[in-house]
Order: sequence, then structure tokens, then C-alpha cells
Amino acid sequence: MASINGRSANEMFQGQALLYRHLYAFIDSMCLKWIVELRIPDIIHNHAKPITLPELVSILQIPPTKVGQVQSLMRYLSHNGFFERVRIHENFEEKEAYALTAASELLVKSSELSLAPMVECVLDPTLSDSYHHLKKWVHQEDVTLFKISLGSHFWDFLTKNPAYNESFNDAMASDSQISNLALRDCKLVFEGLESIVDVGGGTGTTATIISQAFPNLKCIVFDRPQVVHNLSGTNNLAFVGGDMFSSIPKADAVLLKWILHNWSDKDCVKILKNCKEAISTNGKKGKVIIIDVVINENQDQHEVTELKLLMDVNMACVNGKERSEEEWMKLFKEAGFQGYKISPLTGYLSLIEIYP
Ligand SMILES: C[S@@+](CC[C@H](N)C(=O)[O-])C[C@H]1O[C@@H](n2cnc3c(N)ncnc32)[C@H](O)[C@@H]1O
Repeated sequence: MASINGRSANEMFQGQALLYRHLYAFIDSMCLKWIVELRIPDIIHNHAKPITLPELVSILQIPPTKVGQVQSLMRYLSHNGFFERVRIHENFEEKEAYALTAASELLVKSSELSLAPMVECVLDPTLSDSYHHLKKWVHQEDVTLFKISLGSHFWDFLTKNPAYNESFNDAMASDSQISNLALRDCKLVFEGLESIVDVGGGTGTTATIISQAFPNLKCIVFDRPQVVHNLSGTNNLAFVGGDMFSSIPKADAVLLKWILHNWSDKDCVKILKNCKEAISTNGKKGKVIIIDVVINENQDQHEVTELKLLMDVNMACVNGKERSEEEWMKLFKEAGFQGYKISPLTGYLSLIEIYP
């Protein structure tokens, strides 16, 4: 048996397969973009039953010479769990048809729980092209990847590009809809609170759900002025513009969902100290509620850790990071908090309560 550098040919071929899998992984992303752009999940959803390839290409008005190519894309996506290939019986004939799976149901644009805006935002070349600059980025101190690719910090870029800003806010809101599925099971976390401020709360998707579930709870969505300036609240929901690095409106509790992973440890300590200021003067035992990733390689399944580490690389590009329990604990201590409690929330996000 041939060997190279002490490795068997078989081992080398496995290495090649792994390498090619990662080499072409960008096509996975682009296939997702393709189904969202063509609204294939919506087409299957509106069809109200599994759809055959001839039906699909007819609706999409695909030229006959491209039908085979559509079939290849659909076969690949089905193999990876985005569609289910089922057998149907029509006109005394058995045919193959595509049905939606949980993953592609989340891409139906007309649905309340749609992650299509997330796909559109992340796979817009604004973001995805930035990753061609990793080599340059890693050699420059303190600079984010976006500073190199977009010429400014990400939040400044959003301010100057209203169309992409809207796409980003829609993407965040779409993710919040999903997390809210789990938040509905966490009522105890909000029980007894009279007020809460959702720091970096975007356009208020999460706060709206909380304010509706707890009509006596006063909710404030606090975000950059450009994000909240046009938004109007309800009798228990208000929008306030400002900078969390300066000060945060006072409340019994602060919510930080998908915020701290955007920032370095130093910045997180600053934000957490401002949160502590916001809750501690209230005369009651306030708390900060963090919704973010907790890396736990020893306990999580491989796929969950893989996703968390991929998110970590994504956050590294804005000089932020995903954190393990030890890393979180260090931040809480440095910001002057006395205790914390971690509970699993969704497949990959946890809810952390920290107490002053
Ligand atoms: C990753 S998004 C998370 C949005 C929302 N919490 C969610 O989970 O959908 C981060 C949010 O932080 C806001 N943000 C960034 N810098 C901020 C600052 N200095 N003060 C207040 N909000 C800020 C952004 O505008 C954005 O809405």
C-alpha cells in the first residue's frame, strides 16, 4: 500500500474529501440564496402538497435546457435536508415530488417565522465578499474585517447605507421571531419585573413579544438613534435612541440579546458596567438577561459546536467572539456582578441571568 509522509493513501483520500467539502462549502450558501431568490419554499408552500420537478420548473418558467440543472440543485439540497423527496400518486402514476422540511419551512417568505431576510442579508455581497480580505485583516491591529472591506465600522456603514441597514434590521427581527418561540417558555425569567430595557433591541421584535405577554411590564427598546427614530410604541412599549457605551435607561432588568458577542472583552465590560448602573439604582434586586452562545465543546453535539465555532469566526471579524462559560464568568466578575445562572434556550443559544 502506497504511503505519503507516513500516511496511508486511504487517509490522504479522506483528507482530500474533507478539503474539497470545505473548498466548495460556499456553494452551500449560494444554493440557499438561490432558493430564497426564486422563492422555491413559497412555491411549494402555496402548492399545498409536494411538488414535482415539471410543476416546479413550469412555475419558475425555466427554459427546457436548464431543467436538468434545477434537478441537480434540488437533489443536492434534498440530500442535505432542505427538501424531502417523497413518492406521490397522480393519474395512476407514481412520481417523485419535493416537500418542505423544517429548514425550508423557515425560508417561506410569507410565513411569520421566516429566516429568508437573514439569508438575504448575510449572503448579500456587502457581507459575504468581505471574507476575501481575511489575510489583510489578520495582519492589522484592532481593525475589523468590515473596516477593511467596507471602509468603515459596520455600524457606521449601516448608518450610511439605509437599504442595507433595513435588510440588516429585518434579518435581526427574523431571528428574534425564532428565539421568541423559546422565550414564550421562559415566562419565569420576566415574572415580577415592572420594567425592562432591551439594549440593542433593534426594531423591537423581541420587546414587542415580551410586552404583549406581560401587559403590566414597561418595555423600552434602546438602540442607535438611526434604528429607532421612526418607530412608535404602545402603552407599555417605548423606543429610545442612544449609545449603550454612554448610558442605558434605568429599569428593573436589562435584556442583551445577541449583543455582547459583537464586542471585545473590554467593550463588554463597559456595556455590562452601564447595565449594572441602569438596574442597581432601582432599590430592588435587578438583573441582566443575556441571550447569546455559550460554547461547551464537551457537552454539545458536534454539529452544535461546529455552528457555535463558525459563529465565533464570524464574530471574530468584528473583533467580537462567542464565549465559553469560563469566559463569560470572567466578564461578569470584572463588571462587578455577584452571580449568574445559565439555561439552554434554543438549539444553540443560551439565556444567562446575571445578578448585581
Ligand atoms: C446583532 S444586532 C441584535 C439585535 C437584536 N437584539 C436581536 O437580537 O435581534 C445588534 C444591535 O445592537 C445595536 N447597537 C450597536 N451599537 C450600539 C450602541 N452603541 N448603542 C446601542 N445599540 C447599539 C445595533 O443597532 C443592532 O440593532
